[in-house]
Amino acid sequence: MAFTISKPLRFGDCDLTGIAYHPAYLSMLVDVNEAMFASFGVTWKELMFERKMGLPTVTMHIEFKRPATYGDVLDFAVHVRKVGGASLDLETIVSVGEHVIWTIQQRIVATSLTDHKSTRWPDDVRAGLSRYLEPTP
Ligand SMILES: CC(C)(COP(=O)(O)OP(=O)(O)OC[C@H]1O[C@@H](n2cnc3c(N)ncnc32)[C@H](O)[C@@H]1OP(=O)(O)O)[C@@H](O)C(=O)NCCC(=O)NCCSC(=O)c1cc(O)c2ccccc2c1O
Repeated sequence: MAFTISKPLRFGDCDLTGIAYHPAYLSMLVDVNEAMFASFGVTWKELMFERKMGLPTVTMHIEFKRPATYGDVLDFAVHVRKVGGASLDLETIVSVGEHVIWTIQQRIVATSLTDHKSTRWPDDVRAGLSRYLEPTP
């Protein structure tokens, strides 16, 4: 099962012609990633400020397939493809209605904010992520 959430494309997310501006997409993606963790009861605020963990992205592969415009509602479907020792592979498919607008394959790595090295996913986070685990078909 994918984690799903919808977000409207606002005026400030678009260029002067009303077409989505791609850095705004990445900013929305961060909000979506944060919401996915919150959905299983682990907030980024807790991870960062109490457990002293970072969640940097190390790789991204993005494809933009169709333009989206001001006022469109973007439907995000986040598929957890793999939970490694410290890595997390996500594939997110973003649609407007029946049309796929953009897709991203992303790797996040859990790190310690003490030494900025990788650290294993805690068991509760691993269990939460596994709710959305769908290995690549
Ligand atoms: C992230 C690093 C510290 C990893 O280096 P390290 O040497 O500690 O990693 P390991 O060799 O132990 O590997 C662990 C694990 O990760 C996989 N991996 C590591 N690097 C890569 C890579 N380049 N490509 C693919 N995979 C990689 C490796 O295969 C292992 O997988 P396992 O499955 O075996 O676990 C170091 O690479 C680093 O510091 N990179 C820079 C990251 C960065 O600057 N990103 C961009 C901006 S930061 C950012 O986006 C961000 C940071 C935060 O702290 C956030 C915190 C909270 C929310 C959001 C944040 C955020 O968006």
